[in-house]
Amino acid sequence: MTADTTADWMSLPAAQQPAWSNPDSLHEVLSSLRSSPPLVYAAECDQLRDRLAAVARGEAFLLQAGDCAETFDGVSADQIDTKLRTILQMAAVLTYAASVPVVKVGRMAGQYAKPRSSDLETRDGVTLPSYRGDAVNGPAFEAATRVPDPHRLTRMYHASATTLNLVRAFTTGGYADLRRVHAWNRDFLALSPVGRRYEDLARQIDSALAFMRSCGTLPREIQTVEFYASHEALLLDYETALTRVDSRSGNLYDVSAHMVWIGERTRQLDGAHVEFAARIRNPIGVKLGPTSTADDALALIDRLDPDRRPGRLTFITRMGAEKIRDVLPNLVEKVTASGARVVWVSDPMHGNTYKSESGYKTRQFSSILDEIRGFFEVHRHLGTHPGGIHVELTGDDVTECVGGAHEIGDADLQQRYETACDPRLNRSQSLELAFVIAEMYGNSGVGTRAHRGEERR
Ligand SMILES: O=C[C@H](O)[C@H](O)COP(=O)(O)O
Ligand SMILES: C=C(OP(=O)(O)O)C(=O)O
Ligand SMILES: [Mn+2]
Repeated sequence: MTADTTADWMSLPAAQQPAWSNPDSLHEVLSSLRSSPPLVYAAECDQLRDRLAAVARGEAFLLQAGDCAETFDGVSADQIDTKLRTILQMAAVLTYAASVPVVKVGRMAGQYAKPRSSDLETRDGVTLPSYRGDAVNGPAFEAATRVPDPHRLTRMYHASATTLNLVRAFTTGGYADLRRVHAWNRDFLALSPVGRRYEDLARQIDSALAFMRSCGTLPREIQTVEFYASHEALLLDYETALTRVDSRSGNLYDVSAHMVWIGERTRQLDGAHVEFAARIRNPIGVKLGPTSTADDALALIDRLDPDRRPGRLTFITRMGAEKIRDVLPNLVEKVTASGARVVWVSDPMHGNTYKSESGYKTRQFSSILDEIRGFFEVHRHLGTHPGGIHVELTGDDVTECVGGAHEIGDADLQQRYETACDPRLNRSQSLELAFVIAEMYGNSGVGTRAHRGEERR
């Protein structure tokens, strides 16, 4: 940043910031990050904003997915590969079902910091600072590990760069060819207890691909994939160090990711996170929980999208299955009446978390589906566009959320409960979710304008 673009948001109150252990180290780390190369280009952020503008107009669907908390140990070819495959497999099903392009955005390559409900964690009478993501401290319940260490910000930068490098190679190097992705879906269905239920849909996709092949057309979009990176812009020290002036326009961009979002716990209108987001030009997401009011949403629009530019602002609603049908309609109505064109996305995870009898933080697959169903119902009723989903998942066969085709029960959670923070859908549950949503599209009335054959506005 230059002298005329000082990071004045840093003087505002900022929730959920770590108490860094050593100010000198922090200073050193941030100064090195300030001179490190960008992880993304401003022009790529603009391209994503254009793609999201299509979502806002009802002409595309957003799939935003990945870990609750990425970990430094998780930066391995295998884990990144299976997660990406899972997301692309979901996207293939959703593209066919929704009959519109699916914009693919990972909670990946930077999702290393977590807001917490409590600053402290107590186990067996011992109290330590809570784990706040690998960018801040370590998950092990040991006093030394839980001390916030600024050197972790450097590791976050390198872990993000390594992940993004692999993502770019995977998605543009021919490996993510749609025909191959569909073959993976075929393999999944062959092994899934609910595979038969989706046989028809898979056959229809087979036919569509065969038709394109026999026409001799092979669009570039079949062979390579546009994939974007996103994370919660939580640690303002890190995000600010990676905020740069774009030489083309003179505008500020956070070059740590294409898109960043503000969480439910940090979206205070007079806080530093909102001011920071207002100043950068990246596409911005904001989580809206069950206590959000229409006035909150309208005030956020005024601050973050004063020019009412489609694609700039995405509202990620996370109300909980029991509340979505009551809370969402008023928000959507008032926002629509204001003339703003935001992207509406459903996060069906964060409003449906509970502690199971066995003591694990978990989510019911059925509640996740129910929140998505409620989201679609509300938008169908209001004639607005259910723009996408935002989910926490992994490509591994973990046991963290209960339910799904393999009927994971409370007693199974201990088998492979590996998340660093929130319970994620495993590979099978993620793919099943995509097929269930596809089924919702098959049912009358649900979906995009293109899907319903309506004129575009
Ligand atoms: O995604 C993150 C969690 O929902 C958030 O960090 C809060 O989790 P906690 O209630 O366990 O602190
Ligand atoms: C912390 C998260 O969500 P929220 O801000 O909606 O609670 C998250 O997305 O991991
Ligand atoms: Mn989470």
